[in-house]
Amino acid sequence: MKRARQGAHVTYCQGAFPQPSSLFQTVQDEVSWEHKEVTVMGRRVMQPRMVAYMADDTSMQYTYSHTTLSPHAWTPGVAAIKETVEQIADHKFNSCLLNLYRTGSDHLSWHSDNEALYGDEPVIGSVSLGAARSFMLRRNSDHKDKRHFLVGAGDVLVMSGTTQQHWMHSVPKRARVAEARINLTFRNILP
Ligand SMILES: O=C(O)CCC(=O)C(=O)O
Ligand SMILES: [Fe+2]
Repeated sequence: MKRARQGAHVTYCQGAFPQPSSLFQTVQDEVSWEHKEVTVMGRRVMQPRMVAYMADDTSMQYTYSHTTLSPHAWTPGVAAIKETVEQIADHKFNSCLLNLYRTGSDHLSWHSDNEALYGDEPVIGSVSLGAARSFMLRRNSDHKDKRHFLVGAGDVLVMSGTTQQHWMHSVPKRARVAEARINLTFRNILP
């Protein structure tokens, strides 16, 4: 039986993938990346990164910031990564949001993945490939309370428990980073 754990949990597994540069190449090449328009404070703007979405159920669209992503079937490389992340997280996933940060100017603003379709305490398994970038967490009730992870190629970060309820996360701009980074966040959509 699984031990019941209360609170917000982040597990950081460095170097979980031993061949991250070939995985980066595989995922970059096999995924159909999209550059989407989103609504930010009432304005339509281009998202500062490229995205893709995969899921077991390809009929289920994913909508956020008034943008709809149609799910693609699992590509071989992403399917293999999913199996490893499921073992690390001890959790099954049926969908994945992928982000391609082309350079350090691409970024992701503060948010939490608290959509109802993932349930109250989602387990989210996040894989980093390519350039190392900062992954920041900040407590909702005290924005000065922050955690920083330098997520590099082959690292896995698992967020669980009440992390999405009490914390936000972001990937800030890094002017000096010239290389691309790929992130895959595996999630489980509840039936
Ligand atoms: O790129 C990352 O490390 C985070 C991605 C993320 O938070 C998301 O897609 O919701
Ligand atoms: Fe997120």
